[in-house]
Amino acid sequence: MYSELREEICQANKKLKDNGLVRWTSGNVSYRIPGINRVIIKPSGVDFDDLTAASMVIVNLAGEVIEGDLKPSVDTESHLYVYKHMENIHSVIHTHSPFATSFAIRGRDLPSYTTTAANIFKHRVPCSGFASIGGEEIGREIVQNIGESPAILLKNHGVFTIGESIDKALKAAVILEETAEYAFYALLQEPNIDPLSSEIIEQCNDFYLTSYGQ
Ligand SMILES: O=C(CO)[C@@H](O)[C@H](O)COP(=O)(O)O
Repeated sequence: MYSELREEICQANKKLKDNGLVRWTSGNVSYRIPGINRVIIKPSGVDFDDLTAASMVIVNLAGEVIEGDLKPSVDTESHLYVYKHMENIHSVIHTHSPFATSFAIRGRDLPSYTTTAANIFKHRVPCSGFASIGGEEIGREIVQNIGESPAILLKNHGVFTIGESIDKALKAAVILEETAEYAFYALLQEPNIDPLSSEIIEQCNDFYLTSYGQ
């Protein structure tokens, strides 16, 4: 069942690698099917090049495998925690993108220094506390700390993004890495840079939400 959606989630997972956001088998994409409590997620520890629509795993919100021969991602319970606590969210993405993860290691929020960051993340990308892998602890950190940003840095680990659609969660993951790269180089040149003012951030975000794109 859901062969088209399985293909879509499979391709979204491959895009993590195509965009340089993950290496080896790190990271994952999931999607909650609208109207029913079923989530499609990457299988655990499978090379991105070997992922197929058929290898995607479908689970219910209790984490039971409904369809699929492989074990779901180790982060499944945390993805499910997000879906159970954020009704409008239909996609959760995890990456270890390098520049963003370097800020996650530092353990502090990443303020918005560029107009693009303000468009997507508003004031900052928050950083969570440390969370263990394998249960819902990461999910709890996401829900408690993500605020109005679609992305969060997970302390000493990597990145999670969320969205009403896969495209929105993916875009947040790609733009976060771009933002972190530029901030990294700017902070090397000058460690004391003021982030954008609240006024400019609000202007950028309003303009982006009302006028950008088709
Ligand atoms: O960092 C972690 C664990 O949270 C993951 O990104 C794994 O590296 C990928 O796990 P699978 O999704 O393949 O189980």
